[in-house]
Amino acid sequence: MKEIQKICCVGAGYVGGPTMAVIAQKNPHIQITVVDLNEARIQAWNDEDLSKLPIYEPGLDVIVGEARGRNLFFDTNVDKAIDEADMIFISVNTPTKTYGKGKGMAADLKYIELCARQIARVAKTDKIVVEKSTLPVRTAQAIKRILDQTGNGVEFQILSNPEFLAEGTAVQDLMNPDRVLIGGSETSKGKEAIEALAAIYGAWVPQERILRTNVWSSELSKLTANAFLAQRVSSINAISELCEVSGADVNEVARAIGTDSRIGNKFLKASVGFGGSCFQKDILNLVYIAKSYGLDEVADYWEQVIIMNDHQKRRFADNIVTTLFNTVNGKKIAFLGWAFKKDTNDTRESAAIYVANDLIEEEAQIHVYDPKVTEVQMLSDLDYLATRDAESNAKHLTVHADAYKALEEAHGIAVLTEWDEFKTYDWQRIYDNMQKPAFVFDGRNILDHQMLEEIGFEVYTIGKGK
Ligand SMILES: NC(=O)C1=CN([C@@H]2O[C@H](COP(=O)(O)OP(=O)(O)OC[C@H]3O[C@@H](n4cnc5c(N)ncnc54)[C@H](O)[C@@H]3O)[C@@H](O)[C@H]2O)C=CC1
Ligand SMILES: O=C(O)[C@H]1O[C@H](OP(=O)(O)OP(=O)(O)OC[C@H]2O[C@@H](n3ccc(=O)[nH]c3=O)[C@H](O)[C@@H]2O)[C@H](O)[C@@H](O)[C@@H]1O
Repeated sequence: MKEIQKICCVGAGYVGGPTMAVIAQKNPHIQITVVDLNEARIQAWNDEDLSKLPIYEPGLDVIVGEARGRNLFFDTNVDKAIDEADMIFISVNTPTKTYGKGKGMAADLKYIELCARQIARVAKTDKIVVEKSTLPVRTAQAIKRILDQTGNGVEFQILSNPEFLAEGTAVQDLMNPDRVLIGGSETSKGKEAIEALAAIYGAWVPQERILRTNVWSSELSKLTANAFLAQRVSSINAISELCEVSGADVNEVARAIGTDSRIGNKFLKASVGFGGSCFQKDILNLVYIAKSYGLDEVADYWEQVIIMNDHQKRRFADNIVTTLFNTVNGKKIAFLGWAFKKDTNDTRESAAIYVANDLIEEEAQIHVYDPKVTEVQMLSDLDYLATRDAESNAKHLTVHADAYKALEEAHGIAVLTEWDEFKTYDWQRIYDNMQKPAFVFDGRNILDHQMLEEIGFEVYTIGKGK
């Protein structure tokens, strides 16, 4: 088996950056170049000040600091890195299509195709091409056709190696993965390619956790894993609404069912709704694939996970309006958190965006504090929804660098992200400086509700009736 000496990773995003940093740290003998068209992003990856890396992940700065310049490089010269590499990871974005056939459902594979065509054009020696991006089942076939039919006669092996890291815990997940999945062709060359990739992970992952499958199983397993995880969140969120009307407490229900080892206790935290770049996108993609095979019942089944999630976000905003005496017009609603989960600066599909949008429709003034998300990002998230023009969004959204300033004089506080620091605030001081009655809507169930009620707050919790 040929030993891999040089790797190129196309796409320096949330997956490409951290994944390659860990592979580089664990395989100092392999030279890894992460390339991207986005010059600003590459510049940030190369910033001497490690606090300026383009994505925030606990522990990532240390790993990048160790490997960068030794065997880890970030560059904009895509052709050169492809040309020199034995193995090329495709880690570009695969968003939901916003136009044409499959609009709003199918994965947009234009970046993948561009990448494949570029590899075909540049490659002068045999390459192993690894799908790291999350892709519809059977995409490898399309990639292979492009590579074989537009290439320079060199041989390509296509592997599927989906990534299961979660943001906020990316480094931990990469260091100690539950499993690494490698799908490849069952030919002898295919098996050789699988083993070449397995050897790279083998530098730190025990062999029994490296699963080998055929390409289609690997591609479909990634969509399925995200669908199952999201389904658990929607399931507990559906029960949370029932708890609110029936007097049950969703935390107690989650604990009671989670201790059943067949159910397990993870991903049972009721919330204002799941966000993130992938759950919705991947389920929509699964729904689209099922529909395109004529499997309407399968498609409807999975689509319900999204319908429930949209409902959960909407009813959180509705509850704020109803509780604040049926109007939030001109009122200050303070948001704690904007990121889709704690310990990340990523806001893609964050519930906060949708809740803010609904409240702005009701003419509320939204004041936000998030420890990692910038004002530019928040405004661009709202503008992306295209509900109103940018000027109106800016008029309704004020971003604060100091949480206490965001909360001052507020009519209501909504917790949208579960950042740990929110629990440590001086809630008496916050109460003293708020409008009365002082309402808290805890969309993450993280605050000490008893303490808040003793202070005088009126607390609304997901999954616990009044
Ligand atoms: N964000 C996450 O936590 C996870 C994401 N995934 C999947 O990984 C893939 C990548 O996701 P992210 O890293 O979050 O996306 P991202 O948007 O953060 O990064 C993708 C990068 O690819 C670059 N790019 C696009 N086309 C290019 C081209 N032709 N040449 C060079 N660079 C190009 C973009 O400029 C961008 O910087 C997606 O398929 C996603 O579903 C999988 C597991 C976890
Ligand atoms: O393909 C991907 O992009 C990744 O998607 C998720 O990771 P991520 O979206 O980063 O974060 P999660 O921890 O899964 O959280 C997703 C959303 O669900 C919410 N959530 C999660 C768990 C829970 O119990 N309740 C809940 O509301 C989170 O707050 C967040 O908004 C998966 O967990 C990863 O395995 C996968 O690789």
